[in-house]
Amino acid sequence: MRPVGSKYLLEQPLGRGATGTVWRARQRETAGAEAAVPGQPGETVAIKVLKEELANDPDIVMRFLRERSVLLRLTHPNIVRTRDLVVEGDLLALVMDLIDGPDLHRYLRENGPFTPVAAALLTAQVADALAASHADGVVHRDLKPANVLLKTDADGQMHPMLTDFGIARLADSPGLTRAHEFVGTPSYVAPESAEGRPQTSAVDVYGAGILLYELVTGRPPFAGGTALEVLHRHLTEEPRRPTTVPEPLWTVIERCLSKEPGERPGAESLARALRTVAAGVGVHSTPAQADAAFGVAALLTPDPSPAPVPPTPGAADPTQVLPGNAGSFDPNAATSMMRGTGGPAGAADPTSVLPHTGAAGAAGAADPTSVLPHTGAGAADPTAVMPPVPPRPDGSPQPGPGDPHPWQSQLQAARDRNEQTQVQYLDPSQDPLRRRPQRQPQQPQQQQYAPQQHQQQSYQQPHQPQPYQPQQPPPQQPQQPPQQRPQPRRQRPQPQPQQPQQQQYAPQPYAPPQQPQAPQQPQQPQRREPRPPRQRSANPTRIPGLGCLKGCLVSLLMLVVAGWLVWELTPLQDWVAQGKGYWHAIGDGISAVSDWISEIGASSGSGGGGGGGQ
Ligand SMILES: Nc1ncnc2c1ncn2[C@@H]1O[C@H](COP(=O)(O)OP(=O)(O)OP(=O)(O)O)[C@@H](O)[C@H]1O
Repeated sequence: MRPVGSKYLLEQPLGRGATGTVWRARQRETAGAEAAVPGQPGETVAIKVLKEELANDPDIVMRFLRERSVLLRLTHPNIVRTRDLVVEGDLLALVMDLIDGPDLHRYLRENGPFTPVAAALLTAQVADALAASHADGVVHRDLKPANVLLKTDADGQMHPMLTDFGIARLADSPGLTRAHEFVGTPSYVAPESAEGRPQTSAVDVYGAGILLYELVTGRPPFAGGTALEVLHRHLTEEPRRPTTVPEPLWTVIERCLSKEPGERPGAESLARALRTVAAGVGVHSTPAQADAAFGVAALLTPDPSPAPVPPTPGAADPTQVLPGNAGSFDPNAATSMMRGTGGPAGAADPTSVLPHTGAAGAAGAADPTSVLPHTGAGAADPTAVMPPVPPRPDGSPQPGPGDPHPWQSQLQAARDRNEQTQVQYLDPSQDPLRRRPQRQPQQPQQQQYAPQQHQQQSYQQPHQPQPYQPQQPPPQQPQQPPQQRPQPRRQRPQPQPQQPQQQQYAPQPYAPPQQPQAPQQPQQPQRREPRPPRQRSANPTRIPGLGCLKGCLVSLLMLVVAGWLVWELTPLQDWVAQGKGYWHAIGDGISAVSDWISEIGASSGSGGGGGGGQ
């Protein structure tokens, strides 16, 4: 157990964030008069021990002491009370009330989303805490589920307790820039913070909107992908209403997430609106309550005098780097933070830190509001989520205020690449998805072409054996290698009018591959190659005269059958039994037939004469 000052004893770590580690601790003796809460010996508290790099920075220590009064006076039923601040040697610690409950991030992960009513009521209490702190001129700037602890009171009710107030104010000290770090949490950063614009208490309302969205859906609206992508979505994307969110609640979320800070409600009106919504969307709501909920937009009034985030002396001006930023630079901007930009930005990201890449230290102070690395020497660049921009080889200056910023250019390049992928024309004869490659009997002449063809042609060759015969090269063949060569990745697709077969396919990029193409493409049959003759036998060995032998056998079989029929169906058997010769039997047969005919004639003549006599 490690002592903190003379009054506290660290017992067990509760968790670790980007700015420090929180410990369960015990009070050894009553704190002095400088503490907001003296406490009693034996009492359990929570102590956040700030990271050594913060504690070693004189700027931060000074700020820590200056903020003491602000931190210690913040008292509200939904704010974790800061009881004491300890500065001792290389140790900087905040002594807080211990909250015996999970934080909201963990709770969400373990229990899933809240119902709309519960989410609205919980966020209303968070908004109460924000309203109180804003009234006191304190902006949290790092509102996220991990900073909301859930305290269960005696009657089993859960209350959200907002913590980490003031940490943002410490973290965005110019001292941090010396540590080559920025602060921010991508999924919860307000657009103005990400852009380095001036910030007010409206950033907390934006954070409350994200939190509310996450409570009802289980995830923040702009999450997934890299930190850069998440930030870009905050700036450009409108959130979509999930089907599970009732319309009045969505009205509130949408207003909180306005890109324009002035259109967001004040924290106080937000709390009121959320309670109205909770009353009106529940199963026991009266018609009047439901009507009030549907009219919630009228309650969402902006804060007439939002608390400004005070500037930090010595910070750089991001407006020098970010085009269109005419306002004054506020170095106290966001507290957010990510570790690097390569990995996906998760909702649970701690208040992490982006490494600086430019010579920010030389500038004296960078923009702590920035979630992005610096791009140039000297000026802090809040837009730089992208890797640093190296000095130009030709020595030309870095982009000026009117130029697109490097990360914008890189985004555009990424878009271009995607665009190219989407519209790239592809000759169906080369499309491996449309035509499966077949094994081809050895065609020595193809080998002459193989080294010259692009890999895609390996799918084409089996289906077009003839064009590769050296004696008869197809007329279009010389044109194909240029179009089949891999295009440079950043190059936009070029129209190729001299290749009619590509144009044919351009209007039908989404045609199902199995659809017959011939009717729409009259030239297609010309390109189709004759199929190899089918082999009826699995044994391809040919026996000379085998066809003739087969004919003989069939004829023989027919003769046998015919003989058998004659034997069975004619009096031949009798004749043979009587020992008659062939001609004799024929003569007998003829005489038998003539007798039979004359008999018939006689009987018909006598019958007719008898009739005439009567
Ligand atoms: N007063 C407290 N009582 C009990 N537990 C606490 C208290 N304050 C913080 N914790 C716990 O300590 C853990 C770390 O807190 P911390 O504020 O350092 O983390 P974080 O908010 O995730 O990170 P950061 O704020 O640096 O981005 C949290 O998971 C939280 O549950």
